[in-house]
Amino acid sequence: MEISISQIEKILKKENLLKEIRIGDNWLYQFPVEEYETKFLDLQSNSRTIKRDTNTLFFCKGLTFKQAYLQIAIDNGVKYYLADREYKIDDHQVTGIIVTDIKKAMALLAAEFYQHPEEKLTIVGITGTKGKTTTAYFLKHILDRTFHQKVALLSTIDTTLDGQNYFKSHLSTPVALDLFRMMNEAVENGMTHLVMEASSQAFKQSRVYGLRFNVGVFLNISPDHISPIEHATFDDYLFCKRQIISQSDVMVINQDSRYYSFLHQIIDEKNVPEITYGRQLSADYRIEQEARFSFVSQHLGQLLEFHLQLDGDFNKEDATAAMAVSQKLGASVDDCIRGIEETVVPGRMEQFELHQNIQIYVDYAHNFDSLNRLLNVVRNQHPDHTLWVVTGSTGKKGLNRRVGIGKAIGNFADYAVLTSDDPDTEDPNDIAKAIAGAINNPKVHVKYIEDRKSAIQFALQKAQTGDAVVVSGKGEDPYQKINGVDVPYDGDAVVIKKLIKALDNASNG
Ligand SMILES: CC(=O)N[C@H]1[C@@H](OP(=O)(O)OP(=O)(O)OC[C@H]2O[C@@H](n3ccc(=O)[nH]c3=O)[C@H](O)[C@@H]2O)O[C@H](CO)[C@@H](O)[C@@H]1O[C@H](C)C(=O)N[C@@H](C)C(=O)N[C@H](CCC(=O)O)C(=O)O
Ligand SMILES: Nc1ncnc2c1ncn2[C@@H]1O[C@H](COP(=O)(O)OP(=O)(O)OP(=O)(O)O)[C@@H](O)[C@H]1O
Repeated sequence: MEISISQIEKILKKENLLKEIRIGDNWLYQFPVEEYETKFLDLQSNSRTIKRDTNTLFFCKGLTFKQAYLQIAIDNGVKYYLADREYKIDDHQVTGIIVTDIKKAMALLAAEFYQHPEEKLTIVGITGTKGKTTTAYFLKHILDRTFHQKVALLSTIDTTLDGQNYFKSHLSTPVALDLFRMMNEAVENGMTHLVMEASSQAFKQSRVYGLRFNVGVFLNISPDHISPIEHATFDDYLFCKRQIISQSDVMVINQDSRYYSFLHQIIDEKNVPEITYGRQLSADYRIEQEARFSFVSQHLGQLLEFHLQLDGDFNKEDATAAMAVSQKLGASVDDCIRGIEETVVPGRMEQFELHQNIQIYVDYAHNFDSLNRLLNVVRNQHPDHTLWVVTGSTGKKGLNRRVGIGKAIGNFADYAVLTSDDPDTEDPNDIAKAIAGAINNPKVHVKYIEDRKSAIQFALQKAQTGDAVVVSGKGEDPYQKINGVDVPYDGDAVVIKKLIKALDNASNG
């Protein structure tokens, strides 16, 4: 892979991103002609991963970027850097390409460098506050059947670029340099389709700038991701999410979502074909006849029965979104039925049983909407028994989640064991106090146990026959983020399996 200076100049000028080219104190608006054919064989934004003998274009990106990183890059042989700020560089052998928006420039240049892998893949982009990963998993299962296992996946949990081997993801949507590199790898591996989550940050940070989605999916929106490092306001959050509309050839959208009529106006104005789903009579894919593990979907007068392993009415919405996308891409009804039936998602609605009649639910719900819906489902299944919730909330981000989690607990739970969930630099006890303060139901018992494993153990030991224990918020995360470091943690499901074994052994004698 490579990109030449003339290609870079052309793209930046076309997009009106180029401010100036700086060599020492000299300002230029075009590169010296003799440099046009200079080619970069690597794009890097991390001074720690520069390959010394490879001609590299170095991106000085991000609020936390320091001039010292650029100096390290230069010491390692970098001769050209791209930035949206001025850096004082004495070395006249080093050229600065100064742009108005580095993140947009990164996305456009990465696409060119990797020879536009996005044009060689059919791409489904999924946005929504909740259900992105679940929908992506349903889609992967269905489309794998239709397109002979040639489906790459970029999800919050896992990434696969060859359709079979998975590795852990760092972000829901990778930064542009990684995203286009991964797409290229998927193409080289023979993949024909890519299912990817498109987080609000992906749009805000221009990680997907210029990318077209063959199908865009808008699942839902509820207040979340408001913090100094995410979105300053809900308005900004919605604005970022709705960018998916102008980047999609077709939109699949939940007609029951908040702001649907607003979003519909934009879809309409932009002339994007729309496919709706939901529980309303007018939805193109209508969910009806819902039972715990099955539902009927009505589409164009055809009634189809679906069975699924995932409990919860919200998962029926995600399955229906996946079916609507899959049919648009050519999947058969049979592929949809079988793909949905076989899908399980790590850390989402996983269920375990203790002493035969204490039901334990592990789920990733960690804001008001998702926890409220989850607890509603569990409460309905255990109307006369104690509902235990073991949960916490993240430090530094999603700050409004604390009040939302407290409200949801107040609506449905009997006993809350508040604990740690990625406290980062905050005191988990302070986070727990904020949650407890929002539980506006005096009948709810509240206990704080900082260590998550001990908190789960407490609930399992205290629960009685018929009770339900919901362990929520971390899903299968194998770490706790503490002071910026991911400290290894077994994961809720593993902790629970070990505790069940120990408690069963103890009760058997
Ligand atoms: C690492 C980090 O914390 N980055 C945050 C930061 O990004 P930024 O671009 O301004 O700065 P940066 O990423 O720190 O970049 C620093 C640069 O210095 C470079 N560096 C660093 C050290 C060094 O020695 N040498 C060096 O060159 C790094 O390689 C990097 O290129 O500031 C941004 C604006 O505030 C944040 O969005 C971004 O959050 C990170 C990426 C993050 O994890 N964000 C989360 C919230 C996120 O994106 N989550 C979504 C899911 C949530 C959703 O649904 O919206 C996701 O897609 O995963
Ligand atoms: N359609 C939905 N509506 C509301 N809640 C949902 C929906 N689908 C899933 N959930 C809940 O949200 C939790 C997270 O689901 P999932 O991981 O699929 O969402 P996500 O959008 O990828 O989340 P995140 O942005 O937090 O990574 C689930 O464990 C479940 O409790």
